[in-house]
Amino acid sequence: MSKTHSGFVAIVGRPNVGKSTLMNHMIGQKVAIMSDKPQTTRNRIHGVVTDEAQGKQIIFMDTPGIHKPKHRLGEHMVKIATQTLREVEAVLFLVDATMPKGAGDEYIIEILKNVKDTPVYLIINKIDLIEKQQLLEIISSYKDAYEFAEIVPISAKVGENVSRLKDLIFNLLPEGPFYYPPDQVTDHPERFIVAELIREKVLHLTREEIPHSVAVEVEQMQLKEEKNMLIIHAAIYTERDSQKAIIIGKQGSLLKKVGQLARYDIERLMGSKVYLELWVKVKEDWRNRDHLLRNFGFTEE
Ligand SMILES: Nc1nc2c(ncn2[C@@H]2O[C@H](COP(=O)(O)OP(=O)(O)OP(=O)(O)O)[C@@H](O)[C@H]2O)c(=O)[nH]1
Repeated sequence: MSKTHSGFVAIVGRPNVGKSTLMNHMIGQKVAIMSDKPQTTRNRIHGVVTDEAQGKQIIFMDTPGIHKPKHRLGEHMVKIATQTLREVEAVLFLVDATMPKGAGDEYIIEILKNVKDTPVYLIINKIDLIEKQQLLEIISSYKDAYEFAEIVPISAKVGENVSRLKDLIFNLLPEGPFYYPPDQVTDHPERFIVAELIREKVLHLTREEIPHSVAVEVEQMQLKEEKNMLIIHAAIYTERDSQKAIIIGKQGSLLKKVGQLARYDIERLMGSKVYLELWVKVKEDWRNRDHLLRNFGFTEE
């Protein structure tokens, strides 16, 4: 049998540039969580892309949106991101073609300068939204800022150039084993994915009213095999009573909607019926408390 090739690849970029969309397009299944709000992807989610015929496997690290640390959660995210970049075969630095290079991008470029031996690909995303002339302008604004291995314009949403990018990464991979079975797309605990799906619904349905500080903890997840029914109890944590009231909604209407939408997604993901109970709880200022961060799985023990 011919030898297999494999390796880890990190995706970095400002919040909302389309990291999750790109990863999901490559994997072909909803794994990372997409939202219009920044910073929904807090933990490192491994997405696995395998081409058995070619004997290639990429393991994607979906790093959180790097940004200047303002509080403990921010510092933690930056630490995870920097660690990740040192461990990988390549870094995909995603930027948004519709936005001029900003302080956030320059901050990431500064971080990338500390990761010398890893090739960095500049991926200009959302080209479906711009004219060719704008693309040339955005390329010239980046090309001298860093020695990129290559600059690749794509549209993660419509899939333009995504397979070219995939081939480019395949060709970088060193010889190595398949770390995951070919049909596996993520090694993340199911509880985490379920919690993120619920969080995504809360963010979508509340729009600007609820900050991304909302957290979800799955307290219980149990399969009743005789009914092929998954019983899930989850708590939604907010920082204030006023936020709790918004999430519950008039006579519980918003929370009910969150539950319905989340249940639909979880059922598709797990392939079983789901019974979902949701609570909303208030934990003041949880973002600055270490032990709470650990509880929510944001730091390594
Ligand atoms: N038109 C267009 N929209 C895109 C494209 N890629 C992503 N988007 C949209 O941009 C928004 C943000 O995309 P995400 O994939 O959630 O961004 P992200 O970088 O993972 O965001 P964080 O998890 O917050 O860091 C979503 O509304 C996507 O639908 C693209 O190629 N074209």
